[in-house]
Amino acid sequence: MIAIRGAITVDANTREAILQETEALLKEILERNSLEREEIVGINFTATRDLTAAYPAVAARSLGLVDCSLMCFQEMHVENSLPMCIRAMVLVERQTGQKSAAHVYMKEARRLRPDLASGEAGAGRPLAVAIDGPAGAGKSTVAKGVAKRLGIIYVDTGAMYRALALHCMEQGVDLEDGEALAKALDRSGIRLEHGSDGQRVFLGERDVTEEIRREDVGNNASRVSVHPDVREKMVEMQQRIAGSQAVVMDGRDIGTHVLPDATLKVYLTASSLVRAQRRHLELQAKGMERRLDLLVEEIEERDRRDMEREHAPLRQAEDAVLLDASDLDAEQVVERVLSLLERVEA
Ligand SMILES: O=C(O)C(=O)C[C@]1(C(=O)O)C=C[C@@H](O)C=C1
Repeated sequence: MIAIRGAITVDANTREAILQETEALLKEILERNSLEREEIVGINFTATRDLTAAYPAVAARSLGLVDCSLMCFQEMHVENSLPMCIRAMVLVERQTGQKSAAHVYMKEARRLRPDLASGEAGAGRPLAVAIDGPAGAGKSTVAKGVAKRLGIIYVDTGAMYRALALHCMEQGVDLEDGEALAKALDRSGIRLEHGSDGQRVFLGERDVTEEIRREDVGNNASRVSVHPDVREKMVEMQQRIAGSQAVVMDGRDIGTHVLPDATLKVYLTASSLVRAQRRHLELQAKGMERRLDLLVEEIEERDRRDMEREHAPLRQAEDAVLLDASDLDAEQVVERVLSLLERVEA
């Protein structure tokens, strides 16, 4: 269970103002913590004694929060305290630890907890698990598994590049023109949404989750991702996503570059032989036969390229935990990551 705090001020003691501001506060709490309505067990509201025109609980119900317990109280009156203020404490059935709560203070209520507003000492910073490592170590399977168990979003950075590639292909943007690609990214409306059936990828209002898996889109995604202008913008987007909600993110430079303040950083690796064997099996399943020793060579060559490239080189962050998955299956790795997280949160 975690408890998420929030507060907002109201301009007038009217029903309309109280309901409107309460709704704004709750929406922000839901969004910043990527809350599903079913996760909310209860909400306690307080209002300062000058607010008498409506119960804030009414606003919660109008947002569809009908199954949780709601209760409104009067905030104790303290001389010279902030007037016209509504406070909320949202109780959430989640095992992510209290540090993962993103508390929300809006309008004049930001003054109540300046420590949270400025993000000092990690207070209120959403939980972030960064998983880096070489190709074929099982990062995305593990990242998905961890996100599912924690009930938070998996930021598939690869899917974001694929969505950009699809957008540019459809808009006829030159895939070699970094500047044009970066501009296209600004207009693309790429969004990741965390639904009950896993993560969905959107271009504006259009769900492109399946389409971006096309092979031509995948090939073009690696073309667009080499441009530094594009990478820079993408990293900013990824940082914004992680700044407002709890995430698991995987890649090559998440712990070193994208989320240097992540709650937990894991460097997931496996021997080149084990990674080659996995690739061998994957190819066999597609009816393709490749020599194992050549696959080992290819993987080692790719590691070298990833580590030596100028942009986003693969490197273990100093504060990352090294996890060698050579003798573990995906489920065991997920368990290890969850127990590492419990330890950093304790
Ligand atoms: O967080 C707030 O809303 C505050 O006003 C701060 C504070 C506190 O000092 O911790 C004070 C009164 C509230 O009842 C809850 C918390």
